[in-house]
Amino acid sequence: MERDQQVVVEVRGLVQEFGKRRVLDDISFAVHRGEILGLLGPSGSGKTTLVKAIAAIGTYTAGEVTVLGERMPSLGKIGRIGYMAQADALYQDLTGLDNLHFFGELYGVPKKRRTERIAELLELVQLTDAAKRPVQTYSGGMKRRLSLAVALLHQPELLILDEPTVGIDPVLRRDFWQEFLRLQAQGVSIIITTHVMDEAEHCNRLGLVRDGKMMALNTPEALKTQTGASTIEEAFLCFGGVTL
Ligand SMILES: Nc1ncnc2c1ncn2[C@@H]1O[C@H](COP(=O)(O)OP(=O)(O)OP(=O)(O)O)[C@@H](O)[C@H]1O
Repeated sequence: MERDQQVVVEVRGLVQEFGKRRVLDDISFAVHRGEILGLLGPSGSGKTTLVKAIAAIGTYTAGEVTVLGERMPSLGKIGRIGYMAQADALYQDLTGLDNLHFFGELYGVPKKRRTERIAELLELVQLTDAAKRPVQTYSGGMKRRLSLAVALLHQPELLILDEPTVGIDPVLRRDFWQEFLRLQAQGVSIIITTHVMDEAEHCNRLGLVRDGKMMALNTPEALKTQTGASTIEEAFLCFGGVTL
């Protein structure tokens, strides 16, 4: 399909070193329009460092990251990316509603549109009733839900989600995925890190990360066929991974 050929993210020879430690080691891949790319790997393998470099939150030592044709970090493109970090970046003293208005204003979403969009998103993440409570009274899962709403506020073309469903119950996780698939159908590209195997199966392609290297990158089906494995976890082990 022609639409799918449009490259939204291109990562070339990405290296990240912290002191003498190489945390990302020559990573290259592309993400296309309307594609969901999952990144799977054990704790400490470098997934967060990788997505931060793409979202222009983190720096990198060598290589290149291009988003929508511009080398990152690019201020012009940051507004077209929605980023949901692993640690929630929310104002604890403000209510959920005020957090959404604050970030919406920061992204430049006009007031009327912002108010409508916030109402839709509060419904989506099931926080309408808690919207007027300060965030410090929220549970971990509620904060994750609010963080997702913040990432979606400005209708980004690229969504980068770092373990978005941690602390989310299975029913809401299903709703989140319905939303991700709906966004994908609209042409949004999504990069998602996960430890959850049934989430990995929803991704168009999966990158298996270990020790800062991309061990394999392919569709879930192809990864299983290539290794003769019946599950993604087994396939990961075949590519030299350790238990996730
Ligand atoms: N700012 C930093 N300074 C030094 N080391 C860092 C820094 N950020 C990350 N690291 C190290 O880089 C490695 C990769 O970390 P990263 O958070 O990217 O892994 P991850 O795959 O996302 O792990 P998890 O699944 O637990 O979130 C880890 O060993 C971590 O300690």
